[in-house]
Amino acid sequence: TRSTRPQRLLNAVRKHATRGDPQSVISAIDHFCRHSEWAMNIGDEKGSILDSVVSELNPEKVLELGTYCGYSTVRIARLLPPGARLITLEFNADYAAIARQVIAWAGLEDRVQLVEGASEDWIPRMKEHFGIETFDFVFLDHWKDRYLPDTKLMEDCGLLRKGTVLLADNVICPGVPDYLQYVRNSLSYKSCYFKSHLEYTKAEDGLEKSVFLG
Ligand SMILES: O=C(NCCCCc1cc2ccncc2s1)c1cc(-c2ccc(F)cc2)cc(O)c1O
Ligand SMILES: [Mg+2]
Repeated sequence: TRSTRPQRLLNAVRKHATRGDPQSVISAIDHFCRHSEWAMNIGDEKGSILDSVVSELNPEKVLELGTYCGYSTVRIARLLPPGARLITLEFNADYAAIARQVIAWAGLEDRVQLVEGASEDWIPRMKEHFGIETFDFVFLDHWKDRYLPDTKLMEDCGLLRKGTVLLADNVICPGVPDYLQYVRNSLSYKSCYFKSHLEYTKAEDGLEKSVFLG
């Protein structure tokens, strides 16, 4: 049977990246997506914005919604101190299988926990199942119509604290209008927009950074 795009992306990582070197994994995926096949990773331009937000925050407890092939997982985990934890949720079992291998190739499996399943099922179980009190940083990059309901669910489950930072991908393309309206008008958030481009293209996209005020 024909290989899938995630499998071809993993092959490119194995061929061009050095085991245990996260930066080489990031570069190999960006090269593959620019020169071989577009894929929905956050990419290098928006990825640099993600890096600066994570580096400034130095989070201990991180939640990523939407793993895909693990590109942003590697970008975030490589900046975390060894004691920090990143829980990443992926709905698609095939993507999850590839992501596990990409994360392992980068040598970051010790600080990443990849969980297969739907955000709406797992968010209510974070506390009892993972012993998580609250998250310091949440990266939203999953179904665009789940950003808002899952943000409200995280609030209701007490997973956000004063100062928790939410960073949302694709707020322009594909777009998350209901989520944007909420975080920009709610008195519980301080929100700002980082203008950028859709990964590997000239189309406009951007990231919305929203600080929960409690
Ligand atoms: O759909 C996107 N990303 C979500 C994939 C959904 C995977 C899920 C993970 C998960 C975990 C837990 N619960 C439920 C879910 S559902 C996405 C799409 C584009 C795009 C942009 C222009 C295009 F022309 C075509 C695609 C760009 C992007 O950066 C994206 O992130
Ligand atoms: Mg995205």
